[in-house]
Amino acid sequence: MTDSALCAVQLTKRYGRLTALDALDLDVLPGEVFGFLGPNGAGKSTTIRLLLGLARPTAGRAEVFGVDAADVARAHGHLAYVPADVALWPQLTGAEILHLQARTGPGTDVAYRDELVERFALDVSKPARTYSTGNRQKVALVAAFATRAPLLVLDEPTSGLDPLMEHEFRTAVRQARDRGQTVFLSSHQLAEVEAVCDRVGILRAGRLVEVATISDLRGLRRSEVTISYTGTAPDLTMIPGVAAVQPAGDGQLQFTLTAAPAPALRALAAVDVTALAVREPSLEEIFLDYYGEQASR
Ligand SMILES: Nc1ncnc2c1ncn2[C@@H]1O[C@H](COP(=O)(O)OP(=O)(O)OP(=O)(O)O)[C@@H](O)[C@H]1O
Repeated sequence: MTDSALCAVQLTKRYGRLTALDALDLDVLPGEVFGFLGPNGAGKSTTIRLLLGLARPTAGRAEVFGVDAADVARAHGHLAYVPADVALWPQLTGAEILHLQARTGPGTDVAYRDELVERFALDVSKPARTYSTGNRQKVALVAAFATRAPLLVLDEPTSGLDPLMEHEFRTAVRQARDRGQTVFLSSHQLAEVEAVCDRVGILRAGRLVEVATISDLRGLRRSEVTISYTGTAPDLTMIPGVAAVQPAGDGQLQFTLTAAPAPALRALAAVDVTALAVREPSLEEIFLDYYGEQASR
């Protein structure tokens, strides 16, 4: 257990009759970027609060680099944390807050912090009470990324960032990994997780449905095709890579393409196709469909 950056054993949290987290077993290895993905209310923030010793588990336990999460003073010496709702001292400026956090946290690379302030286009001269949600998030991210803490725990850190800043965020995560830091990133954006993570855990209704590598994830890609035709319907049975063929109204057919399209196109060439639409479902849809089915078996 002490080899893990983060470790949960049968970690459980109940709020009255609601089981927010159900017997989570999880190991995050030192140096990996681990994505923690799940829809709203799945239990991501609850898990993070338990891993950080900020909430008490109903059952099970959690460790940070071998230190019991309940021993907050020691465990937090190993990590920097960006909460989902960043609260800052309202009267202090961004610069003052960053200065204060550098003095109290587990060590800060000041030159890198100043570089991040530039890259995130953060005006640190203003008091925090004037900051938007995104700017508060930026202050917390800059403070966390600039530490040399071996573990960064980021709870939906990009929900208030625009696409340009999202790009900077991804670069900063890669730089953290290159320095050997471990990143635990909670998100409901599969594209973000896909872009920066090595492995992903999927949480659904408090249960860890699966832990997969990003290449496993990419193997689940598929396309949804809808065609319109006149005359005879094309026969798509037994065509390699074609699944879930179903009529979609008058003179329309829908199917799923899970492999190269050539065999399907040859079959379609035999009839009078008047329109063809291809939709790429989001990876999130695919992933949750797939693992949802697995989980209910
Ligand atoms: N203090 C609390 N008291 C009662 N129920 C709670 C409490 N905190 C969380 N819950 C419930 O536990 C479940 C998991 O919530 P949690 O905030 O962990 O989900 P999440 O995956 O982080 O969601 P989101 O993406 O919306 O932040 C939800 O049903 C939530 O309503």
